[in-house]
Amino acid sequence: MSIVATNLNFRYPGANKDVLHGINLTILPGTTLAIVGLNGSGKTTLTKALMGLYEHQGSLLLNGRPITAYDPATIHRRTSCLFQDFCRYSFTLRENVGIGNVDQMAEDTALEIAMDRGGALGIKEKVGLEGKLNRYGSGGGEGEDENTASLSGGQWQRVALSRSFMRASEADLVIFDEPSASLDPKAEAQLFDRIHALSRQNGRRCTTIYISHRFSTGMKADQIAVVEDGTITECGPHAELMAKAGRYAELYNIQKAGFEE
Ligand SMILES: Nc1ncnc2c1ncn2[C@@H]1O[C@H](COP(=O)(O)OP(=O)(O)OP(=O)(O)O)[C@@H](O)[C@H]1O
Repeated sequence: MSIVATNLNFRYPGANKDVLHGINLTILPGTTLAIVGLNGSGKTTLTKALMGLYEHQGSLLLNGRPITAYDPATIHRRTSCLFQDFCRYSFTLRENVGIGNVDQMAEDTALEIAMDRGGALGIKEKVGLEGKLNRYGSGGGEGEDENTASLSGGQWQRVALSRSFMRASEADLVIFDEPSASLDPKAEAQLFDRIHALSRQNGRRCTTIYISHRFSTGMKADQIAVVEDGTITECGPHAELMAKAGRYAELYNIQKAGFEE
């Protein structure tokens, strides 16, 4: 899917100023875009605007057509997303993952492929596809029976990632908002290899957008957009942005220095 935003603005209802302003961005089909920036700069809002969740001002074209010309159900069907506040359902592992693509919920192979990509196969081995998950954590919760498995934050993230990968196999646009926040370093590296592979697999033209605070992962994206105070101040591949010695290079070097200390 191609995405072209021209002078895109967005304001949350009731707010007294635009949270996104003057957004100009071109994402080619089959490429990856990493979004970086400080807390509260507008990264999540930008990804939600790009997938048509918000009524914006300015032009937003998906595959050359205004997003408003599409039936929202069509965009929903062709998009897979994982946001930071993903749901933890007090359902079985099959249901928690399969809900990403209900048509394939009964297909064990499809579930296993998604769980392999999302890093949840170990959880499947422990609790089984029909094992019930406890959204209240180890303390249990009102109305919960005792035979439910309690997962750690990172394990829940793996379940949610697997849910996204269930859908990603058919999507033209895949969005991940801080997908590795609770993952250990090994799982994080594996995840980003899979995310980068999404756009390139089987000759598909799937477009992948992800938000990451980790510059070592974002640098592998085809383009990196730096969001500051609601607008994109720099955009391009890692080498180009480093050569520019601007804001991206500054943030990258701050993070790198933190590792070298
Ligand atoms: N539903 C909302 N209603 C009103 N304002 C909001 C809403 N969601 C976010 N905002 C505001 O919009 C601004 C951008 O928020 P957003 O979540 O897009 O930033 P972010 O860059 O993704 O932040 P973080 O890195 O902390 O996740 C913030 O000032 C935030 O307070």
